[in-house]
Amino acid sequence: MDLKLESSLWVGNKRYRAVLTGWHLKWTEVDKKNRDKKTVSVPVAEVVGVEEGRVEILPQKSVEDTDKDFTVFYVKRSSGGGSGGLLWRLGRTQFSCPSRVLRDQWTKHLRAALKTHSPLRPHRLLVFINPFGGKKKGRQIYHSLVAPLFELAGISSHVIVTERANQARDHLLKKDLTGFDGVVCVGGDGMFSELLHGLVGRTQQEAGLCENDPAVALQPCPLHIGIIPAGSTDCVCYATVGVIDPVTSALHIIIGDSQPLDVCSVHHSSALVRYSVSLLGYGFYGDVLAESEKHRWMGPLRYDYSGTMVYLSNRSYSGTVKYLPADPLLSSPRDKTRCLAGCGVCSRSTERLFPHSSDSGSLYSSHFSQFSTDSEGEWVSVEGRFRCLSLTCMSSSCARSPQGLSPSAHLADGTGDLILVWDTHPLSFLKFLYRHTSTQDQFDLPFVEVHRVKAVRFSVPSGREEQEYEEIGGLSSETDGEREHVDTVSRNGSQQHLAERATTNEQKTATPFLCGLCCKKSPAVSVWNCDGEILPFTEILCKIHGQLVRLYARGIEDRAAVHNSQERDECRRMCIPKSLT
Ligand SMILES: Nc1ncnc2c1ncn2[C@@H]1O[C@H](COP(=O)(O)OP(=O)(O)OP(=O)(O)O)[C@@H](O)[C@H]1O
Ligand SMILES: CCCCCCCCCCCCC/C=C/[C@@H](O)[C@H](CO)NC(=O)CCCCC
Ligand SMILES: [Ca+2]
Repeated sequence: MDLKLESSLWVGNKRYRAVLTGWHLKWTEVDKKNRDKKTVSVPVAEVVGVEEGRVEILPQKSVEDTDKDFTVFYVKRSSGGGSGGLLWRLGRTQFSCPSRVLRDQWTKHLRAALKTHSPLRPHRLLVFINPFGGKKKGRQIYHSLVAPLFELAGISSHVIVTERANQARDHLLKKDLTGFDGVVCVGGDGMFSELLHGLVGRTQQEAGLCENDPAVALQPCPLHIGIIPAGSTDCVCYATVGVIDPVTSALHIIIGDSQPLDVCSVHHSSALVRYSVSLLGYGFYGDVLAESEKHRWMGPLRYDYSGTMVYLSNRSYSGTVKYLPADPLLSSPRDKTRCLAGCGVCSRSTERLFPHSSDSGSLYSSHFSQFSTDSEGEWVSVEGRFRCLSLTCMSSSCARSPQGLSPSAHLADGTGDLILVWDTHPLSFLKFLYRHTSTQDQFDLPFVEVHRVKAVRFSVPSGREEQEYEEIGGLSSETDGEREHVDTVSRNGSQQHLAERATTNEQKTATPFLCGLCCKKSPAVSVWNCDGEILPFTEILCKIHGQLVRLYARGIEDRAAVHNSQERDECRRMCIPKSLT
């Protein structure tokens, strides 16, 4: 079918010239003197649905079944959305045709264009709702904001409201998933993590691959993951969409957007422990999580309370970090760029990670040659006392930290950013933490290092791993952070790093910080925070798997680059009840 269609249509009492080309639906008002006015242009890929008659879906679906009218629903960008990405809303325009024949031609052509230009649009979704995540509004959010949109887009969904932790993960590992195009969670990072573990595990089982071996190239998951944010931090949603907004996320799912995501596998003693995408954190972030688990009843506020308590407890930990640097010619965590929708670094990584993707026989085989635990020659090793260590596969931006842990990290480049924060004076550490909340460079501090890496190993001084992690509330009993740089490869500027660190060492005094809080001996080891879960091991090996999963998202849209030419009059904002915002 030739998808091009052009005719004169009415919107309200105004006449428009409407054109459907392969990629866009455009309509331009024609005034009495036949001069063209402003054009509204909607990419076909962003059309949500086409209905016969005059249709509204909110607050309730109503259809006026007239035989010369049709209604188009589409994505409309709104200026809200804070400092991150753009909010998406449902736009709606009702067109009137001179005849029923022309109306049927328009609806038929539009539906055919949708099929051609949006191959990844889901038809059937498996949805898991965590009724207890975040502010406990998951069910409400899904039924009032998301389900009507899925219905409009002709998506059928099988909804499971979870009754226990890990139900979603276990379902994905064991149950029949035939017929589903994607899996959606309504919840926070913990729910996303359940879907991640279920889908990655299932895919490897079916491919006969061993997840325990860090040298194995894991098989990317065939099903897409959608996230309807309803948690406390919602970091994965924020960092891949740019806003925490259920309607925006639902629209990304409906139009079948596709964003690959790097995943880090965490191993201990030759066994897989967990997967991580947003934060693998030891020291401060591990302690905050351990403390916050005791205050779950506080809801999202538990992190602020625990963050303050842990900060005041003024801890640092010894350890050895080894890392396998990524190719510095490809990108750098300090290059001041941002991974935005259509990111060139990530697109080029797709070609590097899957060079023969059109040749199904050799698909993904390149992964096997990428990593070897024996290639110790390339590893860099550092040891000393740290305030915190973090490894993140993406920026990990969230409402608390709009730029994230590593503002220039990439979602899908096959690398992670390793952030080493050496022991320092409490006020210097506060400065580092505070910079996460602003646009100031948190890496431009003498006690902070950031490296783009492919793998990381962490170990503690012998004899310490077995020591139990005690309750928070004490000062470090050890004094200054004696640390040593034992790089096994020479790096530019390492001399300068050493000098800077020496100064930092002197700056740090053994003077107790806020003596009132030194009620207990500080533990010798911290715990690992793995995307909000405490790991049961201290000594770990981590490997980044490039683009292992795909999300219904497109990365953060650059406000400046998106010119929204859609007309305002006919576009209606979805009405969101205040109680859900
Ligand atoms: N029905 C349930 N009962 C108890 N726990 C559940 C249930 N369903 C899911 N969970 C668990 O609850 C944990 C937290 O949920 P979720 O991630 O949705 O919210 P959150 O912790 O408030 O948000 P965030 O992870 O963004 O901080 C998840 O790790 C998940 O395994
Ligand atoms: C003086 C102001 C100091 C403010 C410091 C702000 C620093 C914020 C950095 C936030 C980084 C979030 C990384 C994402 C972590 C998630 O996978 C995880 C699960 O949801 N959340 C936490 O562990 C919750 C962790 C919360 C840590 C505070
Ligand atoms: Ca990455």
